Amino acid sequence: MPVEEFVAGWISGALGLVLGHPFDTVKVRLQTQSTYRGIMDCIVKTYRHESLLGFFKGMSFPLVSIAVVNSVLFGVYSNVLLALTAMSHQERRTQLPSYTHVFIAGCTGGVIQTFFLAPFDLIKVRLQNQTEPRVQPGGPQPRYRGPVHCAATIFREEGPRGLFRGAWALMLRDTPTLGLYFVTYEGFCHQNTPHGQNPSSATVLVAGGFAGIASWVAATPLDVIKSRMQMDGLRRREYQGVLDCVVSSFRQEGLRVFFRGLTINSARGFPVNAVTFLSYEYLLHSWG
Ligand SMILES: C[N+](C)(C)CCCC[C@H](N)C(=O)O
Repeated sequence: MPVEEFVAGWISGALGLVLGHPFDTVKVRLQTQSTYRGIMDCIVKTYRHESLLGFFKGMSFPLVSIAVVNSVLFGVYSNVLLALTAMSHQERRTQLPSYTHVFIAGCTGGVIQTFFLAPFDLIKVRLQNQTEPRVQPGGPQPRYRGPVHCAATIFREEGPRGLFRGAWALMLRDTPTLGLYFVTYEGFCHQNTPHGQNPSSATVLVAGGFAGIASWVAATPLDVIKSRMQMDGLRRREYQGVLDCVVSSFRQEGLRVFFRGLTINSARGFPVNAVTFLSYEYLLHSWG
């Protein structure tokens, strides 16, 4: 099982995360809090109340975890595709495997990465939703003092299963959309690269960006549900499950609730995934 795909996925995931975390913080707040009138209102209030650091809340943990998650995602994707097509990463650069195989490999990576992502994503969302300004001595303490304290508090208050709150919604969100993610990437690279050649850096950048946008547009409705399920249980349990959350959200806020954060997901999805795929391809090419 080639290891370099896992390492390249690790490094490229971390680079993409740092670039995209401020976008992600604004998105999570728009999805789970009704105090903001829109993207700009959220950005201005966050900056005024919490300074620039407010946009990077909850990032330290995902910096480690998303690298692991991305490593698992790209490693599983690449190795499932190798098993399905008997083509190495380098061979696939010049000879496109079938879209069905790419989709299956992407969905498989999506299912498996969920088990690693679920606890980390939960902690990230819980920390991102703490809107207190930086703690002043003697001032009000936020509920969670950091990622480890957040994990320990959730474990203590909600039990070990509490760390996987929202995991079903996360799996339903990521499995098909990561299949779409890799199909978009491989297809765009293949369509825009002369036969038998490696895609150029510009092609990889644009293909990665479009893959990020396509997958996030398709994922946003369940992304809203996932974030709400993760925030549920903080006070009293409001939802009995994913379907109850979908029906309840629709009844209370109408169809538009499922597109909260779509703009910011798309704006974030292009640069984050352009950088992720470019660094991934560069690393594999340089180790080739
Ligand atoms: C499957 N879903 C659309 C949720 C994510 C796909 C892109 C994942 C990437 N690491 C990012 O953070 O953008």
